[in-house]
Amino acid sequence: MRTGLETQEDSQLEPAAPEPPRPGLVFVFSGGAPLFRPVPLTQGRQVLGREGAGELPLPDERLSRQHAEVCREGAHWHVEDLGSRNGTFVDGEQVTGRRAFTNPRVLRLGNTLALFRDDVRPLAGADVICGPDVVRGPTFHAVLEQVAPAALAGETLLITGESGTGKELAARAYHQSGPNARGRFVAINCAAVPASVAERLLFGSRRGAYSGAEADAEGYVQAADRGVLFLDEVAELSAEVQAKLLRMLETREVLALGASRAQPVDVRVCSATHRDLRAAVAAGQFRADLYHRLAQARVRLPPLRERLEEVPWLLAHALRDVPTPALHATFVEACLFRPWPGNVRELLGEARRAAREGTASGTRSLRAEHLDAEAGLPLEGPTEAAAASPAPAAPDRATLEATLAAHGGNVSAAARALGLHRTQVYRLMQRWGLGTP
Ligand SMILES: Nc1ncnc2c1ncn2[C@@H]1O[C@H](COP(=O)(O)OP(=O)(O)OP(=O)(O)O)[C@@H](O)[C@H]1O
Repeated sequence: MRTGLETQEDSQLEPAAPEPPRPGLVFVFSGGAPLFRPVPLTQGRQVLGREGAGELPLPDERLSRQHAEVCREGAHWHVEDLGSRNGTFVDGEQVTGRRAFTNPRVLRLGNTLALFRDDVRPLAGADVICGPDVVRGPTFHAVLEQVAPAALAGETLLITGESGTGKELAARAYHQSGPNARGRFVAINCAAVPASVAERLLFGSRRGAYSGAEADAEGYVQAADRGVLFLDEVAELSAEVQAKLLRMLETREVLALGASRAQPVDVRVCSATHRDLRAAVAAGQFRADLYHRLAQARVRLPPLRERLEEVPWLLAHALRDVPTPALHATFVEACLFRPWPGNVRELLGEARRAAREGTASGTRSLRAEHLDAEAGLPLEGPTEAAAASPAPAAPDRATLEATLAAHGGNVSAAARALGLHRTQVYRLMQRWGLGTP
């Protein structure tokens, strides 16, 4: 509340009103190659074509000079095809004339793709950097930017994220950027180590410590001395090993099985899990004191579906050393639509498979129909609701073509008529190469 005592200086100190979000598009693919170009809409609109998107030309000869116009009015996006030669598509559906959309995801113009974004300001100045082994998109880069200071400060690091998001790559970056970079990087998958032998594998053993122990054996911890110990799937450690690991972290000493004296070690520890480790602590499955020791710094690697701008770059990265047909926008677009529960690992594997098969069959351009119908989709069985009602039989190709034609190519309407979900229809269209120019 303002008071009569307010001075001019007081009002000058008032915080500036927050800048409103800037809706825009992020161009991610053009003319057969990945691209990263955030383009804010100017005064709410933008004409897109060969000559420009964000004041720079787009390298795609399938674009018309003035191809489409995109504008934002309130919560709605409006997309208008400006009489283009090769068509304008929103989420795989062709737009003729002008149409409004509530939550569109992907815009395809010719052989060019862009993602709709409510606010492109966070992407200003960001870029994608392709190293020999790693693609660093804006999100992955931001994560690595948090990893380096933690490593330098000598903090332990806990990396969380779904399987295949690049947690091991982040752990290797922790090793590379810390003071123990010259030492070894010793990775252990805690889920793969049987509980009965975990203790001796981790901490080593002395001759005679157990029947068959004929010589002293070094454990992973000793092997990582002056280096980094990476505990993958750390949530799976047994209670006994958790206790011993905690002791090692607190004393900086390791006591091998059967040894009477502990040895000093200089080990930096980085851990990873796809599980919610705090929830595991709350459920009494993981020691709280160990959690705090392991998680002095924490980073989360978002799933691939939350960093779609990296998808075209990862595809190009996967295909860079193999003979491969040219990448067509419809293939990349189909990848952008899928949730990829196996994240980067699954995407790279599927891209290589599609390229191999495409090359073997003499395909010149890798298109949506070359993506496996099941790739990138959840593996779970049907939900209870779906199981309760019998699923409608999949139509054959002729029926689908006829239904699409009867509904003027409108996928949603065709899906309703066939009693299917829109995504099922897209999948069938991709399988049979329907609806792609
Ligand atoms: N940004 C990236 N650039 C290039 N390759 C990547 C990238 N992220 C992940 N990969 C590749 O994907 C695969 C999975 O990555 P990684 O093993 O680091 O994931 P993870 O999260 O540790 O998986 P998991 O939890 O299943 O062990 C690896 O082959 C890795 O090289």
